[in-house]
Amino acid sequence: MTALFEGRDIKLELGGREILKGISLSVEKGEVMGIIGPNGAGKTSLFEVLSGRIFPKSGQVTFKGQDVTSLPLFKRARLGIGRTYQTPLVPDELKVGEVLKAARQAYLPYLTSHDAEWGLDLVNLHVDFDQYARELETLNRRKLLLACLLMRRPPLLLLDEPAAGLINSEVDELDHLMRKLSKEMGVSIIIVEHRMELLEMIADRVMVMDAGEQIAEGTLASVLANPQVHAAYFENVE
Ligand SMILES: Nc1ncnc2c1ncn2[C@@H]1O[C@H](COP(=O)(O)OP(=O)(O)OP(=O)(O)O)[C@@H](O)[C@H]1O
Repeated sequence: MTALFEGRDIKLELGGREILKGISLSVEKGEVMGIIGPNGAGKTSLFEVLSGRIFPKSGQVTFKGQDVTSLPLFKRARLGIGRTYQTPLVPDELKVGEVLKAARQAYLPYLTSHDAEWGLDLVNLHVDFDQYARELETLNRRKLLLACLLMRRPPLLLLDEPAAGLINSEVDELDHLMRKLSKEMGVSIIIVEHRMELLEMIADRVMVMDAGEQIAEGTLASVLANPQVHAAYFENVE
């Protein structure tokens, strides 16, 4: 079976340093893959390459069998690769309704307000459209940005630390949403996340990175029991 999304032997250099040293990964439809690793392991850099914000020195990225390695972020987004960032930045001067409208009209085909309502219902966000987006709490800002992505029904989501800055009850809500997206709607998810309790609930597989390398892959329990993984975390604790 061909994977929905695949990265093969990705190598990246930044500022003369090898940041990614040959990373390979793939996800099937509806699968959730977690990526963990100590600070500086290269997780975000990998997302930059997978989403098309930066291009690798070598390696290949394919989506639905198409080579997308040289496509920039906006073209990959249009193909259905949605990405979120560690910090949920929303446009400062726009109200919630204006953010949704901008997302609906970001590119053709323009979506209807029903699509936006559908996205908001999915993420369970019910706020005043006349409120400035910057005034929303962290979870609601994340939800708004997710709704903007989800209204386009992307088959793949790349989520960079979606639980950062959330309290436990909010993480539970995120867990519920991720499971609905993957298991009921067949959305594939690659998620970088430090909150193990979230990965434990949602990740089918976890890949561990350390210093630009892939050091383990398997269930969360199996990788956490791996001495090399333990050493990577332990050696990085200050
Ligand atoms: N533009 C850049 N130029 C040079 N080095 C960079 C650049 N961006 C990131 N790096 C380096 O690449 C390495 C990997 O960083 P990256 O942010 O991808 O790690 P990470 O695993 O996401 O870390 P964290 O968990 O702290 O977010 C780090 O050593 C970082 O200093």
